This record gives sequence, structure tokens and C-alpha cells, in this order.
Amino acid sequence: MVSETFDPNRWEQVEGFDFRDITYHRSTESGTVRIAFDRPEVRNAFRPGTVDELYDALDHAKRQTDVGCILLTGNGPSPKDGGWAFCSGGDQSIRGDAGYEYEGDEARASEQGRLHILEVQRLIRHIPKIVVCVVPGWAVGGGHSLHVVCDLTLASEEHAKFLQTDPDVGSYDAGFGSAYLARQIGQKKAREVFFLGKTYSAEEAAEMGMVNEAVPHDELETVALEWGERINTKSPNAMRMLKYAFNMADDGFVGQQVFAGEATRLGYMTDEAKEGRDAFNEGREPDFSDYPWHY
Ligand SMILES: CC(C)(COP(=O)(O)OP(=O)(O)OC[C@H]1O[C@@H](n2cnc3c(N)ncnc32)[C@H](O)[C@@H]1OP(=O)(O)O)[C@@H](O)C(=O)NCCC(=O)NCCSC(=O)CCC(=O)c1ccccc1C(=O)O
Repeated sequence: MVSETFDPNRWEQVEGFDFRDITYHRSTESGTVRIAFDRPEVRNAFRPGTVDELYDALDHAKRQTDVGCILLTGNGPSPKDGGWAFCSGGDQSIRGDAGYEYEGDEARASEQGRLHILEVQRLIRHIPKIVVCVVPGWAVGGGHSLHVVCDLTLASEEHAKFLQTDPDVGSYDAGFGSAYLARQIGQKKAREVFFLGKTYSAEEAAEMGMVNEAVPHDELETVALEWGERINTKSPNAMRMLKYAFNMADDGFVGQQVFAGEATRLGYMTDEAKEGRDAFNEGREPDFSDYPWHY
């Protein structure tokens, strides 16, 4: 069993990977993929290998031109105590003095401690698809930050709980996890999340504006798939440009660069740009006289 909320009839495993800490499936019905943390016995805490796998799956999903939606979730429940989690952040049991350390992998044992979940955050931020965080239980610490950076969040009414423990363990996501959270729920509330470390239900998180919808636990993945189907009916160009437009105001020159890159791609697709390319390759002056100065 992948997860109690997972319907095996609606998914097929993506071939070519041998993941240990995550699962990766593609919908049999729409251009939606499902990537899930698979360490339910530790509330889906991530270790460096988990982060590597997550990055690889997201990067693979990014390159599928018939996929418009990525569901990021956590498998469960825990076989130990039945508890549910999306993700409880960095695995504290393998945290070294300078980051999280590879374990059980002698080839990588000599590597520096890693803090590369931030690379995953940036990939989610810039991936030209809609990423929906599907929260079946705890979203805590670095797991909370991951939900913040996703485009949408759907949560289990009964089991989802949102909590920031970063300062309890001497950690601080001073990027999207905090500053972008403040954009979503306001400065006072975001400071409350970190400075008081209260636990919020799915309903409270929706009221605060950091969750889009809370639905019954049994319907969580059905609704998530419906969202995926809905997203996939829309224009890929429009969705990509909108995502980058939403990001741009907060992302400075990097946001502008990502948006502008897509604008350049659209430009390349025009006959006008092709004339410039063809003229160069044919060794002649370009003739743009057929192309209007649009206003
Ligand atoms: C998540 C809890 C609130 C759940 O509480 P509860 O339901 O009562 O369950 P427990 O009995 O506590 O836990 C069950 C079981 O799971 C183990 N476990 C839970 N979380 C973790 C974890 N994060 N690491 C390791 N193990 C974990 C727990 O020990 C139990 O094991 P047993 O053997 O059964 O006893 C609660 O568990 C909790 O508070 N967990 C800790 C949450 C936490 O503090 N997470 C770390 C926050 S810091 C972080 O994530 C930094 C990472 C990060 O994103 C980052 C930030 C800035 C720069 C870089 C980075 C980066 O790249 O990493």
C-alpha cells in the first residue's frame, strides 16, 4: 500500500527510478503527477537522500511537456502509531554540525552536511507547472516552508496541522518559509507562526489565507486529482506566464529573468523572430517590414 488515501486504480508508478524515501506516480487520467514523502514512521521528515530524490522527481516532472500539475504530499499513516504527516522538516536525528548528513550510504558519507531543501524550494517556485501541496497531517518546520512555497495548498479537515518549530531546534528559514509566508497571511500573523509556535488546524490555516481549502480526509486525494484535472484543461502558456507573474513582484531580478525568459520563448515562436534567425543563417539583411509596431 502506497498510502491509505491513495487509489491504486488512478495512478501508475513512473518508471526509471529506484527511490527509497519518496514515491512518484503519474495519473492514468490527466497530466498530473503525485510525488510523496514516504517516511511515515518519522512524520515524513527529510534526510539529504530524501531531498535528492525529491529534486530528481520534480526535475523529471518539469521536463514532461504533457504534465501541468504536480501534487506534493506525504504517505501515511505511520505504521507505528497511525499518525499522519505531510512532512515534519529536516530529520533531526541525522543533523550534524553543519547541516544534515548522509547516512547508510558509504559513498556519500564523507560529504559535507547539506541544507539543500532550499534548492527544492527554488525548483518548486520556478517550475513551469502548478504545484499543489496536499497535506494529510502535520506540516512542520521545513515541511511547513514547503507548503508555503507551493502554488496551492489543500488540507485534510481532520488531520492536517500546521506548526513552525524552526526556532525550537535552532533553525530558521529566513526566505520563502517566513518572508513569503508574511506575504500570504500578513506580518503579524507570520510572526505569530514563528515566534509563538502555535499549532493551527486546516480550517484555521484556510481562514489565515495559507491554505486554499480544507476537505474531509477521505476525499483529500480525490479532490486533489480534480484540481489537477481542472488545471490541465487550461492553456499551458497562460498558466506558466501567470505563475511567473505572481512570482515576479517578490522575486526581484530573478523573477524578472524567469518571466522574461518565457516572453522570449513566445517571441521566438513568431514569424518575425524567425525572420531574424533566417536572415542571419542565409547571410542577408533581415526584412521586418511585414511586422507591425503593435500598440
Ligand atoms: C511533527 C511533530 C509535531 C509530530 O508530533 P507527534 O504527532 O506527537 O509525533 P512524535 O511522537 O513527536 O513523532 C513520531 C516519530 O517521528 C519522529 N520525528 C518526527 N519529526 C521528526 C523530525 N523532524 N526528525 C526526526 N524524527 C522525527 C519522532 O522522533 C518520533 O519517533 P519515535 O521513534 O517514534 O519516537 C513532532 O514530531 C515534531 O515536533 N517533530 C520535529 C519537528 C521539527 O522540529 N522539525 C525540524 C524543523 S527545522 C527544519 O526543518 C530545517 C530544515 C529546513 O528546511 C532548512 C531551513 C533553513 C535552511 C535550510 C534548511 C534545509 O535545507 O534543511
